[in-house]
Amino acid sequence: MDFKKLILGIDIGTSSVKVSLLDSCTSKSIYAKSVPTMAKINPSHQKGDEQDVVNILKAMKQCLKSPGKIMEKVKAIGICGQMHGIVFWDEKFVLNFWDSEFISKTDTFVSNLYTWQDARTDFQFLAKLPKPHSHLKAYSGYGCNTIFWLKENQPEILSNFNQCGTIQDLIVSILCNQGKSVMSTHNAASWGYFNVTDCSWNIDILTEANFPVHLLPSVVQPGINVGTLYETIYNIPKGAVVGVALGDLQCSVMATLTTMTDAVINISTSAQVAFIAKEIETQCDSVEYFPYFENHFLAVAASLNGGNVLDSFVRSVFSWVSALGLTITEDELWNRLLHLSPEENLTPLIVNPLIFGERHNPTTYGSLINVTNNNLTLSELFSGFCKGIINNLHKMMPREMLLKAGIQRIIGSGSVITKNHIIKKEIETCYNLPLCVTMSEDSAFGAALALLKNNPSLFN
Ligand SMILES: Nc1ncnc2c1ncn2[C@@H]1O[C@H](COP(=O)(O)OP(=O)(O)O)[C@@H](O)[C@H]1O
Ligand SMILES: O=C(CO)[C@@H](O)[C@H](O)[C@H](O)[C@H](O)COP(=O)(O)O
Repeated sequence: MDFKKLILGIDIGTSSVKVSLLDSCTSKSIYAKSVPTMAKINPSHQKGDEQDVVNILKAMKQCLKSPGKIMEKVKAIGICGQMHGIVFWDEKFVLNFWDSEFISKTDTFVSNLYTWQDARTDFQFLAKLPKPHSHLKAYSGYGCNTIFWLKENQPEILSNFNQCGTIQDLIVSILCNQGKSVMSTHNAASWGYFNVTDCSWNIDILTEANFPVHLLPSVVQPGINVGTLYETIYNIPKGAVVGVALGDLQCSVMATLTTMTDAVINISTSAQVAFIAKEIETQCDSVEYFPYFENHFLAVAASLNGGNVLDSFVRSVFSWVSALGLTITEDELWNRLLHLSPEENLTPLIVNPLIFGERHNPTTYGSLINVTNNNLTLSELFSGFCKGIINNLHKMMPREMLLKAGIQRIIGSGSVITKNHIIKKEIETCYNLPLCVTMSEDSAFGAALALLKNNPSLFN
């Protein structure tokens, strides 16, 4: 088929990088690829969660390489990724990135990525920080709080680098070869200390607290184009338009939602249930209102316990199997668990899966309830974790809240929903609303679609 103008969408997820190619004439995805980043590294703090930026960039390069010649048709690039996290870099890192000899020296010019799962800013530390002037609270793993912690505990990180942003902001800088970091309101709001109403950082509050405000990126509205591709890479022509990086949450909704009466449940490493709202409401601790597009908000219950919980369970089983001197690959183990026959137990095992705590309740962890002499089986445990993830989401944003907002249907997205029948069934049971699962449309597709919607003239 002869595609005239394509848009490349890139999503820098917590576990994998995904790309999608969107045909601007049909708004359909014509190509998708996902590559695991394998970027998790031993953090410098016991409660930390850090990723190796070079590994993430390598996974992105692998994704960009695979479509081949068709990339010549790419006219624009939309990027999104994991929110809340922060990476520091020196302008030299971006400006010299395309010089192959420079790559081997990158460590000195870029920090690790401190992710949204980083919990070093614990309860006691957060209690010492000033209250943000924003309808959004600032939790552990949020960029500004991580800066507060580093200022007190590892100030050299702040003095070694002169730019910072989310990982997706760094990638925009690299593609455009622009030294200065620019971020969208999606990502700024995810760092804390950002007032969405007047689109500004809480400069006064932060300055008063000796926060290094000079590091904060400038902020623009989602949909703004911040530059063009610096040189032809992987067949994508130099000059392709590059949009400001967006949040993966907003892009997963953009990719899947067709009407205001739909809600989205997205489960990948994390898990969220969200719907589009015209106004902010603040009665419920577990629901937040993040900026969406065109003055709308996303009401979202963002759980820290999604696919990462299943991942931890699989790793535990894997280590028990190895400890017993047996062998199985992780992929095989996943495959077996996802295909175990369901069990009917008179007293079913109930798994509360909060192994990572929750932002609104950071010190409560998981538990097993109703353990009997016949329900401690692999099948009951795995399905208990799967059901527990959905029950927890439902506690954070119950069916009644969706009905009150006029929601009539749930769209399920993210690799963990598409692969897992127990999770699909539990969403239907808990929410008792029609569920429509999308197989391929994900945040990378949403990033490309957002770019198309915001730049119709580019594709006429
Ligand atoms: N081999 C596998 N088979 C099925 N599911 C897997 C496998 N490996 C990881 N997962 C699940 O996929 C999740 C990551 O999904 P992914 O879409 O790559 O995440 P992200 O968008 O956060 O980068 C993991 O947390 C885990 O629950
Ligand atoms: O944490 C929130 C919102 O507060 C999430 O909804 C948001 O999508 C974050 O980017 C995720 O935590 C990371 O996404 P993913 O890698 O799990 O897909």
